[in-house]
Order: sequence, then structure tokens, then C-alpha cells
Amino acid sequence: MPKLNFATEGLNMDIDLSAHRDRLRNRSLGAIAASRAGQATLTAAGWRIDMARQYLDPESEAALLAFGETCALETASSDLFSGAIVNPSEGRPALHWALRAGSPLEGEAETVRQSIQPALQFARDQRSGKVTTSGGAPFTAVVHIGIGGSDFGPRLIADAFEDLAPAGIDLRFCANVDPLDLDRALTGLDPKSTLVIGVSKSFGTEETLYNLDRARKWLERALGDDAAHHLGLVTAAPEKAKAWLNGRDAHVFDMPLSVGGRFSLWSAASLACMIYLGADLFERILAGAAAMDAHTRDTPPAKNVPMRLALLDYWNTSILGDKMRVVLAYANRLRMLPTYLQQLEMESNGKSVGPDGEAIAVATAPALWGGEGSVGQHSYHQWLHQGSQAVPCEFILAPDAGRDSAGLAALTAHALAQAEVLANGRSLEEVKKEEPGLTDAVARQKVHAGGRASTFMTHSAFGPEAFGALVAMYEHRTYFAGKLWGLNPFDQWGVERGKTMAGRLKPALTGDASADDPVTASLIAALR
Ligand SMILES: O=P(O)(O)OC[C@H]1O[C@H](O)[C@H](O)[C@@H](O)[C@@H]1O
Repeated sequence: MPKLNFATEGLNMDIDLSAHRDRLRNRSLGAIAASRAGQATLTAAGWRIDMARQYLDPESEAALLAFGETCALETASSDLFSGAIVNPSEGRPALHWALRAGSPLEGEAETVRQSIQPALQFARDQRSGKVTTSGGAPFTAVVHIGIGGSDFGPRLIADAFEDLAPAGIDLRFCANVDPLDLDRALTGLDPKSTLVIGVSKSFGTEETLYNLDRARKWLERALGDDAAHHLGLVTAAPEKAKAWLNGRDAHVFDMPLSVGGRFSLWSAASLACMIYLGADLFERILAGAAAMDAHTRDTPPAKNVPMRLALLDYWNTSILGDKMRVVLAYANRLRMLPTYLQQLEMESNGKSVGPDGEAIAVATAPALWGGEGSVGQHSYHQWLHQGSQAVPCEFILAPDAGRDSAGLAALTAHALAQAEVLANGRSLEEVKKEEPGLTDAVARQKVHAGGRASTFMTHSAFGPEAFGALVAMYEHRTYFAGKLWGLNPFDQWGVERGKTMAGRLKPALTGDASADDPVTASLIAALR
């Protein structure tokens, strides 16, 4: 596609994307897709992304790319990778990419790159027997305590590759302030052989500190002062961790300030995964992410996968008006990906006001949900096919190659069939032709409207590298989409407000104050 040269500020007003929408609205998705079959494909780090079944054609794609240029996507990319301040709320760069860089960087980025080494070394020492329990034996269990960005990523990694974990470690996670979560995580574990790892970038998150306090007491009851040997803390606020330790020792690891919590799965925040899966496997994940970084940094917008997917997000949400996006992971290893992406995308871009305080004029990040294919086909796919809302879907077909061929063939057929039916639908004529004995009423219920857009992502050799590349792709896409919407994807004022309000309501629960809101007050009265 020729490079369009729109550099003038404010020109995006002149790129009338809605005219392209109106033109395409009258065409069937099946017809659009048929004309784009095999020609709407991008590749990056082993991934193939097919966008043939989106409501796009060469003209609208050219207009979208021109829009991206007016939004300075390429500058956004060089800002990210040069360590410029891209998080104005905190006056910081966003250096998550530096954690996976394979060769030395400069300045703060190099400090970030190095920050992961002590955690990798600790994991290696644990496996080699250098790091032991206070009794000199190997740890046999690890309990990871953290929430939000200090939980979803490590949980995703551990779940994806648990079958590749060498024997010896029972890994548990605890995030919720509901006491049951920690009770469950500790069930059956012996404190004498358990390492508790607390991860909190701020070291100020109520849920994590609550669970850590309880876990420390659990350790102390069995180990006394030796409990410190069984505690690992990962944080960007070492002073607060020190205060919490109150003069006692623990294994403390650094989480860089310039890496956002929801971008931190590459950091020491994943210490539990490094121990559980081995440092070597973790480094393969980092290498895959680095390959996606190289693609993102060095590829012009027309072929740049994260940029093009961010433009697609803008197109579907802000121009076509879709309120949701559904991620369908046809890969058992990726069953937790939609949950992970909810935080990455919705906490990053679920905003309506830009850093300048101005309201964003268009709809921003869609609600993201999804699950594991083919499991979801027996549940919410009914809604996707015949519900009253047409929602774009994202198929990720990336099972392990080389597994049982009948299962792989069935999985592949199901993914392909779902995407095809969603797009092409099934008309009344087709139903009646295929099933002539049906009553008219039943035949009508079997009609699929079709017109449901989808993207189809595949990888032929899925493994830790492909996993790293995929997650890094979503990170960059989220960043670029934030840029297109004019948002800061690296803050979360809405979340902060919830924390403040919970703090204010606690005295009302104990009767030391009353709640201002009448409904809250009546709920508290009923709960007492
Ligand atoms: O790592 P922490 O500082 O404990 O933060 C954990 C989580 O808490 C907050 O609520 C933020 O919204 C999340 O983005 C963050 O990941």
C-alpha cells in the first residue's frame, strides 16, 4: 500500500472515516471478505493475522492509515522505544519493553533490563539447591500473593505452561481480600517448605497487604523468626516493604517504577513463574516478546501488526459503533488470555477524558470478554451467532503442534466453522433447502443473520516464544489504540476512586460512622 503523506496537524478532521463506513454498510460482509480472501494478511514474529472478515476494503484501510498518520502513530512508537515520557500523569516513560531486550540499552532502560536478573538468578539458585528453606531443604511450594497487574500476568503464564514445569513445586495464587482465597491457597501446604511471594508495585494495595500479613503469621506460627527466609517481596517501593518487614530480613526484588503494573509480567513480578517453570523457559517468553518489539519498532504502519490492530479497534469501536470485542482462544494454553486482556485493555483505555482534560469525542475502548474455544461454543456462542447484537470476534488458533491429530483437526475445523458462520450467516432459503421438512416457524429460528466480523490469528509453532510475542503484540496495540483515542493508557483514576470510597465506608461497617448514601446505609444496616 503506498505511504500516504498527511502530516498536517488537525487533518484527521478531514479524513472522513464515516463516509467509508456508510459506503461499506450497504455491502455484505461475505462479499467484502470474499474480495479480500488471502489479501488482508499481516505477519509478525511467527503470527499470521487475517483481517479479511472485517468491514474494511482497500479504500477504508488507506483512510485509516492516513488517520493513524495524523495521530502520529510512528512518533508514538519512537517515543515508547526511546524512553520518552509517554505517561504524563506520572511523568514517566513506559519501559516494559526493556525487560525483554536481548542486548544492552542505555540509561534508565538498561537499569530496567537488568532489574530482572536477580529474580532469574534466584529461580536458578532455587532449582540448583543454593536457595533453601530455613531448614536447608528445597522449597516444595510457592504461594504468589498479588492482585491486578501483580496477579493476572503471572497467573496467565503459569497456567499456559504448567505441563512444562519440572516436578517439585506446588504453585498457588491468592489475590482476593475474601479470606477464603488465602485459606484455599494454603490448604495442604506445610509452612516449613513453602515460599510466600508478595508482589505489589506500590506496596500499598489493601488486598495484597492483608493477605501478606495473614501469610506471614501463618509462616511465623511454624517458623518463628525464620519466617523471613520464606518470604519474597517484589515491589517498586522497597522502603515500604522494609517498613512492613520491621527490621526482619526477606528476599526483596525490584519492580521498576517505569513499568506499569499491567505491563509487568516480564519483570520480577513473575518470580513465582520463574521458579515454577524454570528461568530458561521464562527467557524464551522474553525472547518472543522481544521479536514482537523489533517488529513494532521497525515496521512501517501499513504492515505493523499492533498499529493495524489498534486502527481496527478504532474503526470498529469509534466508527462502526461496536461496544464489545470477543477474544476466542482456540488454544487450551491461552484459556486465561481474555481475563488478562480485560485488565490490559479496559484498565488502560477505559477512559473518556484525555490528559489535557478534554472529553474524547468518540467512543473509546470496547468491553472485552471471551474464553476458550471450543468450550465457549457450548455456551455464549449462541449469543454471538443469533443474539441481537453483532460483536466483532478475535479468533486465536494456536494449539500445540504435534499433539493428537484428530483433536487438532477438530479444533481447527471448529474455529474455521465458527468464523465462517458468524460472517456468512444462514439465510431462510438455505435453511429450507437443507431441511425441507421444517415448519416455517422453526426454519425462521434457524436463520443466522451473519455479518459478524472477525480477525483470525494463527501460529504454526505455538510455544513460549509465540506466547511472549502475542502478549507483547496486545500491549503495543493497547498503547497505539490509546494514542488514537487521545488517552493516557498508563493511569487508572477510576480504580483509585473505588479504593478511596472503600476506605471511607469501613468506619460505617463497624458503626463508627454512617454512610452518606441512603442505599449504602440501608445495605449496611441489613448486613449488620
Ligand atoms: O501492584 P500493586 O501496586 O499492588 O497494584 C495492583 C493493582 O492495583 C490497582 O488497583 C491498579 O488498578 C492495578 O493496575 C494494579 O495492578
